[in-house]
Amino acid sequence: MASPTAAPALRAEHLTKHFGRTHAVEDLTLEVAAGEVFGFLGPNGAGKSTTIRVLLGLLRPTAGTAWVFDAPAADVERAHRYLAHVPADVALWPSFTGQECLDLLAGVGPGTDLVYRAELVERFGLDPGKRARAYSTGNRQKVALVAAFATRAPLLVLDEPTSGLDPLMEREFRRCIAEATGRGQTVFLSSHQLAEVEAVCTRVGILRAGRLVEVAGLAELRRLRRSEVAVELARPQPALDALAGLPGVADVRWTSPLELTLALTGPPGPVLRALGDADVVRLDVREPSLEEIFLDYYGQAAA
Ligand SMILES: Nc1ncnc2c1ncn2[C@@H]1O[C@H](COP(=O)(O)OP(=O)(O)OP(=O)(O)O)[C@@H](O)[C@H]1O
Repeated sequence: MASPTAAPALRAEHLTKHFGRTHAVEDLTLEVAAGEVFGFLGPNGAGKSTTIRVLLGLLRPTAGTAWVFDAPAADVERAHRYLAHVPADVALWPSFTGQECLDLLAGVGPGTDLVYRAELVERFGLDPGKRARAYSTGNRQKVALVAAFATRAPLLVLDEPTSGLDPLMEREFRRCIAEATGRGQTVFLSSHQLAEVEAVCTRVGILRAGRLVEVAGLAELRRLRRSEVAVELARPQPALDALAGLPGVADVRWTSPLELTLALTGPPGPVLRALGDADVVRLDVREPSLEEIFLDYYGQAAA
């Protein structure tokens, strides 16, 4: 679905939410462009759900403002015409069947593609005749996901939507994200599953103690972080000890007389020039995974 206005799908300016002395969200400024899949990451208690609840108009910010396309987030009636939402803890009406829940959710949302919804019920292996009280956590999550993906809402806000899904369903979820972006929908995804974020998101924002500490594309994040370089030589090269003095190089380690590893930040030119004269038989450069990038941020938090 094309975006309804030229405005970004989500915009927060100096968004702040305090609960008494707890500063859950502090001065958060962020824009998510229409058509993006944006990953919203952070450790437990970082403020992700609070931010989402403010964006959904479920909480009033202490300060700052937020918009969903051209609608102020606080104008719930307008903002919710643009979005579908999957909460972290899906609560359904216990005496309704899955089908009845789906129909009810379709009635309050911005319009549903019923043919696609029936396809998703199949793909997620959902038994729509069962009463919601008998659903497992994962199955409740599937009902909410099917309801959200089947809408043509230009913005999907998903708060840890796959925490209860098994790997097969996780794969289905990733297909649904691809299909949603294919239709031009924007996705705002809060998740602890870093492999999932790595697979589906174009940009990520990292939240720590209520503050946005980084917003970047995945490629950009990797460039900022250290790559691991492994070198295998045909014969010993003691001169390569000098690698340790090159810009961006750290942790030079000989793992055997013919093998060394090092960590590299920034352009590889100086290292490549130094290796040019050595008899290199193998060179591996491994970019950090999102998980490693993350652990770096968490590590700093603990320091
Ligand atoms: N209604 C509330 N009253 C008081 N404190 C709250 C309330 N809701 C959240 N908090 C606090 O605000 C902070 C941020 O919580 P939030 O649930 O937004 O984090 P989160 O990043 O979503 O965490 P998680 O990954 O564990 O879901 C926490 O310190 C939490 O205890």
